[in-house]
Amino acid sequence: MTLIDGRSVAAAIRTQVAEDAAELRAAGTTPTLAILVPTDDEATAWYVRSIVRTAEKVGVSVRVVERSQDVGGALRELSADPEVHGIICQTPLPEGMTLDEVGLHIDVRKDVDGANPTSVGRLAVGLPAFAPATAQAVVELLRAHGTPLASADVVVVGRSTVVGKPAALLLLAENATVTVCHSHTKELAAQTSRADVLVACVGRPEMLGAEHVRPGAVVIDVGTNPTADGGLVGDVQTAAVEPIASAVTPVPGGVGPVTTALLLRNVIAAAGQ
Ligand SMILES: Nc1nc(=O)c2c([nH]1)NC[C@@H]1CN(c3ccc(C(=O)N[C@@H](CCC(=O)O)C(=O)O)cc3)C=[N+]21
Repeated sequence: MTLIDGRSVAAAIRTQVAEDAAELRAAGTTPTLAILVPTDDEATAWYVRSIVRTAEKVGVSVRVVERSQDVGGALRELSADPEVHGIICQTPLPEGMTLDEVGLHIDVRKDVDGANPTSVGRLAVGLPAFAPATAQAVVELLRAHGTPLASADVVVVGRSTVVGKPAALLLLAENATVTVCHSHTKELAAQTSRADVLVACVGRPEMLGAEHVRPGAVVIDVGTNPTADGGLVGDVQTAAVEPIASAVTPVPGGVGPVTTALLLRNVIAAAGQ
C-alpha cells in the first residue's frame, strides 16, 4: 500500500509556478489573485491563509477582499480591474447566495477556480476552461501516481459543484468510465466496491470504510473535515482502508496542498494569456 504524497506533488507544481511567475514579473506583469471572502467560516479562513502564504513563496500577489453583501458587485469590480488576473470566491456563501449565481459575475478569463457556469459548461463540452482547483487536484494526484485512467472504472462519491461534478467531467475527459454517487444512491457499497479508482468528496468525516473499497483500488480522499481536537480527517477511514487499497491519499497532506498549488498555477495561466 502506498500513501500518495500530496505535499511532494504540490512542491513540484510550486517550483514551476515560481519560475513562471519570475518570468512574468521580469516582463512587467505582477501575477495577481483576488480572493473574495464572503463569510467568517473557519475552514475558509484557513484556506485563505494557506493561499496567501503559498502565493508569497512563489511570487504571486494576493488581494483579499472581505465582503458579505453585494458579492456579485465586488466580483464585477475585480473582473474589470486590469491589475487582477485571477479571482476566487470562497465558499460557503452567505444564506440565500449560491456559487452558480455569484460565479456569473467572474470574468471567465479570470475564473481560476472554475466558478462561472460558463467555465463548467465549457469543461463539459471539452472546450478550454479553468476547472475548480480541487477537482483538478484529483486528476493531478492520479497522474502523479501513474494510475491508468483510460477505461478505468472510477466512482466519484459526491456531486458538489466545486468538486464532484467537475472531477467527474475531468475524469471522463481522460476516458475513464465514471459513476457519480450521492445521498440518494441505492446500495452505495455495491457501486464503490467495483471501482478501480474511488474519489471521496462528500464532506462527511470518515464515511467510507473497508466495505466500500475494492482490493487494489486507488482511493483519493478529498474530505478535509475539522475534528473536535483541532485536527483534520478525510471522508475515508484511512487506517481501515490501507490494507485493502493499493494507494490512498492521506488527510492532511493529500489533495489539500495540491489544490492550493494548482490554484496558483491557474493564476499564472490567466496572467500569461
Ligand atoms: N471556492 C472554493 N474553492 C475551494 O477550493 C474551497 C473553498 N471555496 N472554500 C473552502 C474549502 C477548503 N479548501 C481547502 C484547501 C486546502 C486545504 C489544505 O491544504 N489542507 C491541508 C492541511 C491543513 C491542516 O493541517 O490543518 C492538507 O490537507 O494537508 C484544506 C482546505 C478549499 N476550499
